[in-house]
Amino acid sequence: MTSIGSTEAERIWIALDFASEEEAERFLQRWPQEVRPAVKVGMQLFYAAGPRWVAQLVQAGYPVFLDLKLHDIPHTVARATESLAHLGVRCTTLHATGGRAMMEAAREAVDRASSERPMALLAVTQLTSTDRRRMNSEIGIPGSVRDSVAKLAQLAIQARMDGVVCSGEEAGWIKTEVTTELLTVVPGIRLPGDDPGDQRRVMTPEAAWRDGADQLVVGRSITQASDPVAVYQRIQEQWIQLQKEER
Ligand SMILES: O=C(O)c1cc(=O)[nH]c(=O)n1[C@@H]1O[C@H](COP(=O)(O)O)[C@@H](O)[C@H]1O
Repeated sequence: MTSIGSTEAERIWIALDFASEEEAERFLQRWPQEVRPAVKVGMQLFYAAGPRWVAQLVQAGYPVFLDLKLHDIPHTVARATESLAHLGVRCTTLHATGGRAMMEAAREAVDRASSERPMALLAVTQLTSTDRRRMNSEIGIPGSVRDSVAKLAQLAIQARMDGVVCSGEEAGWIKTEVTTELLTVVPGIRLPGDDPGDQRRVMTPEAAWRDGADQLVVGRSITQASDPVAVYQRIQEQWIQLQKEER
């Protein structure tokens, strides 16, 4: 398996949910030149800017999380993973609901690529935009969101995934009740007073860390702020403060 989260920067992934590479680059230029925050490139930007631009971002020294949420037959996911493995990104995502064989196929593809720093695989459990009502009545999965997340996390362990993406409501619980083996990566992060928008299972950065999240994904709370760097630094400072409290 792969170890990610080895640098402090990777405690906070900024979701670069922008329409073009120009917009993303303009945003990143707001940071001091020597600073390379950890960034997440999702579908919107990847489809617009393409893999070469992602590789350039890696070359420029940014830790990159490529979030493409793969979900297809095992063969297709294995081939897609192969294509991504050489980009130098730290991690990518696939939907755990794609099943064990699909995740194992991705695992084997990463193992075969045998790069110096293998790309970590994160299994997305239940999206943070999903709540119990939606999960039960629209998607047809019975029980609580936690039950479903636990089941998918167990599947992720069996398929040798490096971590899971879940909400702050499940991160700590996974550690105590399911496994300590999986890295927990938590989106659905909002600062107090922020609009949740389409997110349903939301938490503040501080609460998510206190509850056991290893890494956070923060999009609009940073990207839509009038001073994104200040918001990012404030979240970083909260992490540093929590570390001091724990010592
Ligand atoms: O895999 C993800 O990153 C992800 C999983 C999930 O369950 N929920 C979720 O919001 N995300 C991503 O995290 C980011 C959240 O963005 P904001 O809601 O703007 O902070 C987006 O890029 C989503 O695609």
